Order: sequence, then C-alpha cells, then structure tokens
Amino acid sequence: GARYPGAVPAPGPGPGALSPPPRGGRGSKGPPARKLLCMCSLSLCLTYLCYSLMGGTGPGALRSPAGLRGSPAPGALRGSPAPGALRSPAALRGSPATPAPPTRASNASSPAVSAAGWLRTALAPGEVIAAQSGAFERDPQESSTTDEELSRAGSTTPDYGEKRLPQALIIGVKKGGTRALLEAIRAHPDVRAVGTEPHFFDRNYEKGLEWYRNVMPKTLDGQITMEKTPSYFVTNEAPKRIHSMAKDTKLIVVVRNPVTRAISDYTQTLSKKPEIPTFEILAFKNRTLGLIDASWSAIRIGIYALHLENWLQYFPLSQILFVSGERLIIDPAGEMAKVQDFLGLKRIVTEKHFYFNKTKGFPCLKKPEDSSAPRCLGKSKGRTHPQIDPDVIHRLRKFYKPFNVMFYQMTGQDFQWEQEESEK
Ligand SMILES: Nc1ncnc2c1ncn2[C@@H]1O[C@H](COP(=O)(O)OS(=O)(=O)O)[C@@H](OP(=O)(O)O)[C@H]1O
Repeated sequence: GARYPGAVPAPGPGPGALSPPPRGGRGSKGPPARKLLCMCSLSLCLTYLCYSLMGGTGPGALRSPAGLRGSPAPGALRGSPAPGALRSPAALRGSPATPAPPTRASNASSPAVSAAGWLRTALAPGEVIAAQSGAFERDPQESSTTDEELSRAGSTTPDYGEKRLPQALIIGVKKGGTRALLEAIRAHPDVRAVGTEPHFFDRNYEKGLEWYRNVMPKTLDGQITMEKTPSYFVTNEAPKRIHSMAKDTKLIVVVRNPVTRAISDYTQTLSKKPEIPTFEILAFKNRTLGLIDASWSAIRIGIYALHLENWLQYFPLSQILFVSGERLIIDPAGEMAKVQDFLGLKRIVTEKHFYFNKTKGFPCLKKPEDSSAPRCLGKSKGRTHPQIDPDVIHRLRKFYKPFNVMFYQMTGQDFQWEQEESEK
C-alpha cells in the first residue's frame, strides 16, 4: 500500500522518499491513508484554533482570506492565517477539474523552530566570480527588472527562430534557488530563457501577451522557452492567468526550508536597507506571547501549502515539479535530471557541467569551452546570513511544521526540513 506523508517523515534516502500521490491529481487511497490525512487536517485545525484562542487573533482571521491574499509587502498584512482552512490533502490531490475561482481561507500562526544557517564561505578578497551570462550578475534583488532591461533581454537573442510564449515557468519560491536552477537549465541547448524576471503575471499583466511574447528570446522549433519570476508562486491571480495563457504550461517550484528562506529574504532586504529592525523583531507580533507575524512577507511566503492550494485549483499536480533548494546545492546534477525529465528534455546537463567552488561555497557551472569565465552566481546569491536568536529559530520551526507536513502531503515529497532540526 502507499505510504502517506504525515505518517512518515522517517529518515529516508532524500526528498521524494514518500510515495508520491498519483500524478495527474486523481487517485484512490485506502481507508488507512484517508484516516491519517483526516487526522492531520484535523490537527492543523486544532492547532490553529488553540493558537487563535490563546493569541487572541480570533476566528475572525479565519474569515479574512484577503489578509493573506494580497501581495506580500512587508508589514502590509495583518491577521493570522489558518492552516485548518486549507482543503484536506485528499481533496487537493483530486484533479483540478474545472478551474474555479479560488475560495481559500487564510492560513495561520502556530509557534515554531529551526536552526537554519548554511555555512557560508565568504568570497576571498579580490576573487572574481565572473558571470558568463550577464543575467548572472544582473539578477534583480527585489525583482527590479525594468522595461528597458526586458527589451534588452529580448533583443540580445540571435536573429533566428521565433519569439514564443513560454511553455515552462519557474514560479518560485523567492530565495529558493531559482536563479541557480534557471542558469543550469539554460545550459541545455534545447532551452532558451529570459535572463531577467519579466513579472508578467503579477506586475505587468495589463501590458498583454504580445508584450510578454516580445520579452522572450527567439527559439527554433523544438526548443523550450522559459522564464523565472519567483513572486508568481505567491500571487493569487497568477494560476488563473497562466492557465488562461496555456493550460499545459509546465510549472517548476524550487522550495527551501522556510525558516532559512525567511532569513535569506531578510538578509536581502537588510543588504539594501541596513536600518530595518532585526529579524527577531520583525518575526513576531508579540514576542512574549510567541505570536509569529505571519503577515510579514518573509514569513508568509514560506507557508507553501497555502500558496500551493491556489495553484492546484488550476493545475494538476503532475504539471508542477518541486525542486529541493537544498538538494540543488548538494546535488545539482541530480535535481537537473528530474527537471530535464519533467520538461521532456534529453538529460544533457549532468554532473559534468558542475563543479563545487570552495570559495563561493556553492556549485558553479563549468566554463564553456569558448569562454574563460567560470559561471558562479553573483554576490547576491550566497550572502552571509546574520546570526538569529536560536529561540526565534526554534519558534519559527514550530510555526512552520504543520504547514510543512501539509505541503509534504500535498506534493507527496518529504523535503526533510524537520529532520534538519533534529540533527542540530
Ligand atoms: N549554485 C548556487 N550558487 C549560489 N546560490 C545558490 C546556488 N544554488 C542555490 N543557491 C541559493 O539560491 C539562493 C537565492 O535564491 P534565488 O535565486 O531564488 O533568489 S531570488 O529570489 O531570485 O532573489 C541563495 O540564497 P542565500 O544563500 O540566502 O543568498 C543560495 O543559497
């Protein structure tokens, strides 16, 4: 019989250790599995209920999905989300059927945990991490792609083929490792991708599909056109809009431990606005009560189950590939094999394409024969994170745990973010 998450998180061979639910969104489960899923959903509901009663956020939060729907502007959203409001994973696994207007309620706060912290190797003074592709260095930090950059991106492509709308998109998550993945995919001869983030389905939608097509590089028949804009994953309108462009669009989401992701997100903001309050201050609504501020975008983005629910109303699970941000660093070729299979590409980008750059502390693409420049990502990738109070990390881990479990259930993949915790 199939094993189902929630039940599992046993130390396994790696993400994906769980039996995936039937791809394509349809499938039957035996009674024990259903029971476990129900229990899990129920416990999420109870967690939220207790949390809101204790914290005084009140059940009103349950009735205000709008609070979580808006764009994730820091501090713009108030009100705790309710994990119990998510549909049960069983329901989520069903085929998206006819796209229905999303009717999800909000999500939640429950206290939490994690000792994130990747060991960072600072760049040695004077070391040049050169970018073979301009996009490597030009990666927008807060997705600050300008129209000018976009038109440049579109016009630097060779003058053959046609500009086409993308057949595949990297839709998230911010700070998950989306740039590293896109650059690795770009090493494939059958893929052409925009170097900048077009932000079509969130900020530029009113410009129309012709504008979007024009941003794309030219491709020959058989080549795949791609782009990455990590904010799509948390944009409520994005699933519907992408579905209306092409319902067979392939979607890729790079996910990373939400606690580490939040710290990475904060580190990025801090690099541009050194005057912002500490992570510890921003993370709480009320530190004494241990109330996490789930309306802070750095926290909210990491409630993956909540956002995924939105996508599953338009796309079957089989059309979404979840890439582990952690494994993308440890085993980029392994993750790339899955990506190439998913995109229907020959496995051309393999371990031969990567080497581990000790100074950078990350894998980099080997230099192509016609260039002397190694292809590591720029300095905005792999920043040193500030030290965060271990108690805050612990609370955040606890906060995310039920959502992570739900996410593992929905995707049928155990990303083992809880295991990292027990190893510390
Ligand atoms: N090969 C390689 N080189 C450098 N960095 C790598 C790589 N693979 C994954 N990562 C991780 O990617 C994190 C940045 O994620 P994104 O590219 O999605 O960020 S962004 O949303 O586009 O700003 C970045 O996060 P930080 O380490 O917090 O800076 C990296 O941990």
